[in-house]
Amino acid sequence: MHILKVQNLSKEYPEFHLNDINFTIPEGSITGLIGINGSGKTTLIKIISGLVNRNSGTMEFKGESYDPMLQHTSREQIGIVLDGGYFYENVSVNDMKKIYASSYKEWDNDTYKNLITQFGIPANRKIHQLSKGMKMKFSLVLALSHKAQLLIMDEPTSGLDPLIRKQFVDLLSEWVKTTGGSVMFSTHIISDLEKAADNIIMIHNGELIFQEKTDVIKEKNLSLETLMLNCIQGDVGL
Ligand SMILES: Nc1ncnc2c1ncn2[C@@H]1O[C@H](COP(=O)(O)OP(=O)(O)OP(=O)(O)O)[C@@H](O)[C@H]1O
Repeated sequence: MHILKVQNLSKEYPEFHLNDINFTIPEGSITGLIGINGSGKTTLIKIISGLVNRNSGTMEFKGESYDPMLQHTSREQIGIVLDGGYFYENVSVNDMKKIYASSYKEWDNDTYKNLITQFGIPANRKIHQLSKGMKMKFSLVLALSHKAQLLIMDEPTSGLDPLIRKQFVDLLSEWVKTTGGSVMFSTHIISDLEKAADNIIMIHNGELIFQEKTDVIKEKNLSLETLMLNCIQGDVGL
């Protein structure tokens, strides 16, 4: 079963087209989204999150038609983590949590408290006083505290040190294992995916190049880095 199905999704910017994108995200899995700078990863993630409108295409969430611009209920079940986070910089972690939690019906404060402690995020510190790694972890904690079933993250590990990256990726794997939830995240850090991702989606110039299981890619003795380089040189596909 898949948790998300994306069909014929297109977006036209004056100088960039995301063109007829089709893929599925299986339940209980981690999917990595890769592609060089400007390939369309953030645009795709923003469309699925409802932050950017699409020109055409349909989506299904848990087998039902889903339009992120209209359906708030389904959106509650999708946790979004964007690069940089969308926070008020001058409020404390605790106050930001209150603002965020008030817009979710299924807020789970016990999970929130456990994760804040586990990640060592100082609750009284103001958002602008947090390091980049702390902010990213805080975004993840918020996304995990409203009982999301799908997490969609844009470059969550960029700019994080190797220790925090490992902590972050381990937490995601653990979350998928214990809750049966699903994750899709974009990254340029291929090694994070080789460890954690079950599936890989690669896009280039706004086109989907492939969706494949990580095991199949490994069996073919292909590295994700090579595939990306081949793609830039015009040798697309697996
Ligand atoms: N609001 C916008 N208006 C016009 N063009 C845009 C807008 N947002 C993004 N684009 C263009 O869409 C293309 C894809 O950008 P996008 O941010 O989706 O790529 P990306 O794969 O996430 O890149 P990176 O790896 O550098 O983050 C780029 O050419 C970008 O300039």
